[in-house]
Amino acid sequence: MGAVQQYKLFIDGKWEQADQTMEVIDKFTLKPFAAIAKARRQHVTAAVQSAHAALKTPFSPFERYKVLSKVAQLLQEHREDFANTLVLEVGKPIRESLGEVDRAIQTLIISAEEAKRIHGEGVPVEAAAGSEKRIAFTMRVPVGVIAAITPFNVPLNLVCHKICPAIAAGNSVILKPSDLTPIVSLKLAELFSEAGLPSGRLQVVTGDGPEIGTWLLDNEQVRMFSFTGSLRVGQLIRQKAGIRKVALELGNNSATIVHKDCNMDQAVEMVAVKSFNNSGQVCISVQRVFVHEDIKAEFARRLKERTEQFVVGNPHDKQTDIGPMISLKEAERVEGWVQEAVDQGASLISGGKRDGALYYPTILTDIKPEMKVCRQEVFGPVVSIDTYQEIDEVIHKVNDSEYGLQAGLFTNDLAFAMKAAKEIEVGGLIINDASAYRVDHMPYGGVKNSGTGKEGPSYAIEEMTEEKLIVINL
Ligand SMILES: NC(=O)C1=CN([C@@H]2O[C@H](COP(=O)(O)OP(=O)(O)OC[C@H]3O[C@@H](n4cnc5c(N)ncnc54)[C@H](O)[C@@H]3O)[C@@H](O)[C@H]2O)C=CC1
Ligand SMILES: O=C(O)[C@H](O)CS(=O)(=O)O
Repeated sequence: MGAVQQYKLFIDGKWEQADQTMEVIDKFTLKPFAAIAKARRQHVTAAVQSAHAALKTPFSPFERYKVLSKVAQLLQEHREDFANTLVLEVGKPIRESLGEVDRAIQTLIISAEEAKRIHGEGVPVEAAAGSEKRIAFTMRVPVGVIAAITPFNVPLNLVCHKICPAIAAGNSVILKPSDLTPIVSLKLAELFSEAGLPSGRLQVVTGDGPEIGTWLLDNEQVRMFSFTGSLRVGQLIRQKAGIRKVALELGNNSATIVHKDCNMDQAVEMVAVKSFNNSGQVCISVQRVFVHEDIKAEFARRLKERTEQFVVGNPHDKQTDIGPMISLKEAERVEGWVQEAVDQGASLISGGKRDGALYYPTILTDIKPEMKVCRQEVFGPVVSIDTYQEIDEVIHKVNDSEYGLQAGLFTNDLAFAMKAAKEIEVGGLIINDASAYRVDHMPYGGVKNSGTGKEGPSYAIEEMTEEKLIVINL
């Protein structure tokens, strides 16, 4: 086994050790490959103070643009190293890991560009009687200190979706990455430092999630929480943040409809790939497929055939499509949910097999909506197939969920597509693709228990700035 590399906290532009550490596990070998510092309350307090103090030093939009552009260039130069780190800490196959690095570069570039476009608007106050001699306009000003709390599954690009718009908008950020996958965040902080980001504009505090979360929530100098993760933690942050700003990207049990008039080749390919990539640990991953009764048998047969072509195994191997889940415990949880569904009458038509933390891509039919694999978020490589006859019926089935992030619909019927656009309760409906479509400049965020607020740099900048009105009495 290679040496276990030690990582420190990044506070006020410097690397700081803590008296305790936590191991980071290689998700394929299940052996430690790195250790991170476990922050204490005083580290978090120092990080917030440094972030707050940094706001007093001017940092112009053009300077922010230059720093973010430089980090994009540095990340391009370190592309392989970052991808290999993702393979180790997430267990994400190398091809997909390279794809995540490429998307993170885009998120940096888009945020850099957006830094130059932040603007207010004219407000025609002179149109009101008695205000004829006044003019007014708005400005967008930074919120201040933002806490960014991120999940394990896409630890580079989802971190970029928080810290890049925050910096572009002139804020200071305290990043608390997932303790399961913190290393790319620490490496990214090195790149920001090399690119000349002023001290205090970015801090990375690693350690215990609930502890650091509590210390950040207790500190009133933190003016906004931007969180991606589970509904449980999102609700807790919402409750404790009080009147401070909160943006929440939470879970989903994403639906995709396959209508009888669709392009079957396209539907099979997209559903197969987008149910199982990153071992289904993507919150827009296809989980519930609704197939028109007339084509169900053919769709299920072809989805099974395509799914069984995926190579499951070592994420370092270029041939691998599906690597391990984030932990043995999570793979065992998914195994238990599938077994419970089968015990309750579901039919297993593919997969259902576990080998350590590897869980094979699994397809269930004959499901009931109350089964955990349908009702709750699986966050694993499991898809269930249900059927429908009528359009109203399937819209009702899709909406029968506490979540509403994104959904997919395969159809060539424009009237159905437009009805679905109006009636399906989601933040995004993807027509002629599965639910798991995201490019990094689009607005991304959910309704219902999938959260509040939008990501995508220009949308996140809206969330991360306040609109201030200026009125001049001439
Ligand atoms: N809507 C979206 O864009 C996405 C949503 N997710 C959701 O995230 C979940 C999986 O990710 P996990 O990392 O397991 O989620 P999680 O909610 O367990 O953890 C997310 C982050 O919150 C931290 N945390 C844990 N307890 C905390 C507390 N009491 N206070 C403050 N922070 C705390 C964790 O350390 C981690 O950094 C799934 O439910 C998934 O749907 C994941 C990716 C994207
Ligand atoms: O929701 C997620 O898990 C991610 O945002 C999806 S993506 O950005 O990796 O496409």
